[in-house]
Amino acid sequence: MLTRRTPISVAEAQARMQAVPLKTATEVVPIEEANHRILAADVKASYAYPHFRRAGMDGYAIRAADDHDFPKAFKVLGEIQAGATWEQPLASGEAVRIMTGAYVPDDAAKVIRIEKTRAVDGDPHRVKIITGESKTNITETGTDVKQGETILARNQEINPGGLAVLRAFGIKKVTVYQQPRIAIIATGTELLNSTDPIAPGKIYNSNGIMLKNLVEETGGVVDFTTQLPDDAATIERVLKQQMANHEIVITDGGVSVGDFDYIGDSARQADQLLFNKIKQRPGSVTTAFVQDNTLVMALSGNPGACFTGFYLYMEPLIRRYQHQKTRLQHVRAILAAPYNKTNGFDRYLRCRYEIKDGHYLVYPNGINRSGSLANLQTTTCLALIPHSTTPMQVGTETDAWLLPFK
Ligand SMILES: Nc1nc2c(c(=O)[nH]1)N[C@H]1C(S)=C(S)[C@@H](COP(=O)(O)OP(=O)(O)OC[C@H]3O[C@@H](n4cnc5c(N)ncnc54)[C@H](O)[C@@H]3O)O[C@H]1N2
Ligand code: MOO
Repeated sequence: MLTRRTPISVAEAQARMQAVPLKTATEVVPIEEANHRILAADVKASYAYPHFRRAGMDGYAIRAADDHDFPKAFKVLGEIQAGATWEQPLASGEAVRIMTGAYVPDDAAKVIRIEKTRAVDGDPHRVKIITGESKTNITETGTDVKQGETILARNQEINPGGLAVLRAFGIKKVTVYQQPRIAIIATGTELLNSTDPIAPGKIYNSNGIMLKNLVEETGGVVDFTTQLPDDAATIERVLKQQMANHEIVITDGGVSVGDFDYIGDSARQADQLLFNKIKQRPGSVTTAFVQDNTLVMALSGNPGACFTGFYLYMEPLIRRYQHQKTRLQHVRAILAAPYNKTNGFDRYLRCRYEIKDGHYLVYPNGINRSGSLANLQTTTCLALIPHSTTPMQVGTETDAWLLPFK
């Protein structure tokens, strides 16, 4: 349907997205499933770490009072393996053979490394310590973490190192933010199923697999995907169904002014139309609306615009849902190769970047049309070409956003 649209700036569109209230909730998950989840509560140490005095070297544990006038011989009381404990008192002139990681006897003050000892006449019950040690080779209780300390602070993403910390303290479950569940609906009668043979006029739903994986890498859960022909009734029915079950629905295609652009119609009828025209290329038709507490992000069908639109509007929203900032890194960068096209709208150019002499250099990456997709794999940043009637000169400084997952 052809109606007038009021274009707004990218900053304004992002601000309107940012102002959408999100109902974030928490859930408890086993730590085996917690990698990459965002902690919603501080995790405290229920005991110190290490929680016993631990040998840092293989050798012989001795008392402080015996730690002088080497070489001298000691009686060996026995052996402590890692995992065992030791109750027997250690008297002067006595030593205990001890392994790295093992429990140190309470009255031992030092572990003399095995390299500094010799056997005495092949007698397993005696050892001669040749020289002393400056270090104790004992890790005292709580050296790493004191009891009650915060071991992992809330609002951070758990990673494999963090899982090691949790396991070390015997923690079985953690409270994390719920991930937003997102439905993705691609529209277009031209869309084939992945198993169909390629056919004239038809294309595969390349945006679908890209969006699904972008959402997942950003921390969302995609629990519904479909592709629909340009049939107003079908699109409306499926969109309504999915809106009833989701806080966020992403659509792509059908937001322009063509005869079959039905998503645009839904947007116009919504409670709250956030925007349906942005002063940007690619993806000027990118649309967002809220209805019954569901946000619908209608991205353009053009692959370049779909990709860019995801990063500019969806990525920050999915991150915010879990109390995280965007992972796009804003930098000042220098246009390092020509881009001669001019535009009435700001262009978010798909580029590759490198760092040279402390500067970010951005290189336009192949064909930058809205409908082109060959550069999507190798694009590592978006660089701003401000709207102008003259091309931006090579060497000009501009804003750029480094993309995550690249
Ligand atoms: N008369 C006008 N025509 C168009 C205008 C305009 O202002 N006046 N705007 C153009 C611009 S700019 C864009 S961007 C596109 C936006 O179109 P839509 O977002 O509505 O998308 P479609 O028309 O459905 O498709 C555009 C293009 O993308 C292909 N496509 C669609 N879905 C997929 C998919 N899932 N995977 C891969 N490719 C997809 C589709 O086949 C088209 O080639 O409108 C311009 N037109
Ligand atoms: O708005 Mo469209 O700029 O070609 O993607």
